[in-house]
Amino acid sequence: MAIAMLQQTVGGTLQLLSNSGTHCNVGNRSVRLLPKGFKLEVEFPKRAIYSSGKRKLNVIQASTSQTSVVGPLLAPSSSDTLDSHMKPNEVALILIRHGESLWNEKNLFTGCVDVPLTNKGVEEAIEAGHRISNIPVDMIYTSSLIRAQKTAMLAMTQHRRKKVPIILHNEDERARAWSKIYSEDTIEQSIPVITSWKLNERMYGELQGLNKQETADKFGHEKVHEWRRSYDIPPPNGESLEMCAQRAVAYFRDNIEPQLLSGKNILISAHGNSLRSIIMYLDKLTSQEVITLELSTGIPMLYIFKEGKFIRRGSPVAPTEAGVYAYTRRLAQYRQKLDDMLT
Ligand SMILES: O=C(O)[C@H](O)COP(=O)(O)O
Repeated sequence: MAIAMLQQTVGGTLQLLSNSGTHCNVGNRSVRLLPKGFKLEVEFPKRAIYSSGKRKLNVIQASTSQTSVVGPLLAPSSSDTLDSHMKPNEVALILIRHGESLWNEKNLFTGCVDVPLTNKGVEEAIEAGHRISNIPVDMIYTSSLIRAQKTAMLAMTQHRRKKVPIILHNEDERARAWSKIYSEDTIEQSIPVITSWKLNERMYGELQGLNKQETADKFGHEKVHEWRRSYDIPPPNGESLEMCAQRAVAYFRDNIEPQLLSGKNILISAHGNSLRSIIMYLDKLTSQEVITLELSTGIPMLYIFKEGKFIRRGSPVAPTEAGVYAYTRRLAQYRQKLDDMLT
């Protein structure tokens, strides 16, 4: 385990210079370092705990100097964590494929073309929100495409906790400075939304914009099925599912899994293939098994992350579905707290 040197503190950013090795302890977290010479910037809350001169950090996000440091992520307020001093040993992970888009409706290959939702897609996103309205959400991750971002925002309008999802802008220092929130109370009532192109739909290359049926008529049903559902055969000048997984699953492991480990409940609103690749990782599917995996638009899927394992819990049917809360004690207690707070 490398010992990272505390290089300097600049405002709210602690800069660590990795001297060697691949990991270092920062606070109570093991932070993966990158090759020597990369500068790690670790954002920490103003309320960082100081003891005996050592800076004990509640590491909430680490990144290299090559990627922009995500803005100060918001720790869930104590009212959201049943015991804010103890990290829960189980948290919720919700996955949602975006609601129907205008090109889904036209049966066109969409990929990374930034197409909006249809009215049906809006309704699907709102219905998804009903289904997850009593499940804790502390952070939201989504792609850089509007259909996934809007699905997340619409779903959260139905959440009983009524926290406000806020898209973090950290493209550069100005974006961070100009989107800063200056009220602790308001921060407590917010949910950070982190966007990344790495969660985008697979890039469909020269099929983007083509009609799926016409493409099958032209190239043959078998060939199009191979492009759409094989694991390692890309469409012309596009991404295979394997190539999509290399970015989406890496992003999940490097950015989202550490947040789950730190006790955050996470919602991911993304796309058919970026989510298929993540589910392949969560459920340990083979490249053969993932071929048959299909995701409907706007249907939330619930996982419980417990002791480093992902336990698939199906799709919550409705906020009144008692079954969802029987899955774990903490979910049941969170639901009870909501009932007490909001009745
Ligand atoms: O990008 C698209 O066309 C769809 O969102 C997913 O398409 P697929 O189901 O054909 O992979």
